[in-house]
Amino acid sequence: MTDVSTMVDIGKQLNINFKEDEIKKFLVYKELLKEWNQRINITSIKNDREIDIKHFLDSLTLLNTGLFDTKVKVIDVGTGGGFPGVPLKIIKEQLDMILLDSLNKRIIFLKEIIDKLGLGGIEAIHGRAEEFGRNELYREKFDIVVSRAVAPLNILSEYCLPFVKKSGYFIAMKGSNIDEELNNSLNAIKILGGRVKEKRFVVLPEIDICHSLIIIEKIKDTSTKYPRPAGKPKKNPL
Ligand SMILES: C[S@@+](CC[C@H](N)C(=O)[O-])C[C@H]1O[C@@H](n2cnc3c(N)ncnc32)[C@H](O)[C@@H]1O
Repeated sequence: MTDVSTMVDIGKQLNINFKEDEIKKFLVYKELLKEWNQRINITSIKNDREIDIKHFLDSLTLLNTGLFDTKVKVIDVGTGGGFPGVPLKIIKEQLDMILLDSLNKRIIFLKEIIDKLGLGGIEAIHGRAEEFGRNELYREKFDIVVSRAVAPLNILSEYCLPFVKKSGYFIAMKGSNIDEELNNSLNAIKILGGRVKEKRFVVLPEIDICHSLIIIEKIKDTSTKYPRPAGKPKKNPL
């Protein structure tokens, strides 16, 4: 299916004017996503318009933060089928992007996507956030960490904040009903060296889905106690 009107129309409302080659990349991505999804479980969203809106355009709502306009180093933790990392990379070629997921089948899919879309400066790696967050090649090496639909914010903060450099940002993509989850996470965020900078609401035009972006600034190094070993953050959240 090659109807690009959803991407173009809603894109404009989000201040994104897609170039022709970017639209082509999204079409190839969508076809491969649907094809692979018949063999391995990548996403429950299978309809073209929904993929456009709930995966591609939703990922791109991050662009309005203005934090992705320069050559920053980004890691997408629990990227799954590549969201939000791959759409960001399609539009912002200068980003230095790592896609991390604990399910190897999804990483194999993402390697194919990177290859077929001809993307450079992006790597898909297999592993758990708790392990990579302790690895000195990754720990406190990123300007920005992004994550969508992976875990409640207190657990997610332990997965993500150890990757962020001091003065960098962790952006959690969350639903609209976030107040209680955010309040329950403030202590974890503080322990891990973060401070909530902004809670921003984002409306996806036409379908009126409302999301929030929780932007957390890293103000102190994370104690070497964190992240705790794999499974611990989820079993015993901060
Ligand atoms: C519900 S999916 C969301 C995928 C994608 N971010 C999206 O929004 O469509 C959650 C993903 O996080 C990954 N994941 C969960 N816990 C993880 C961990 N501790 N480290 C790395 N990946 C993890 C899962 O394998 C899964 O692919």
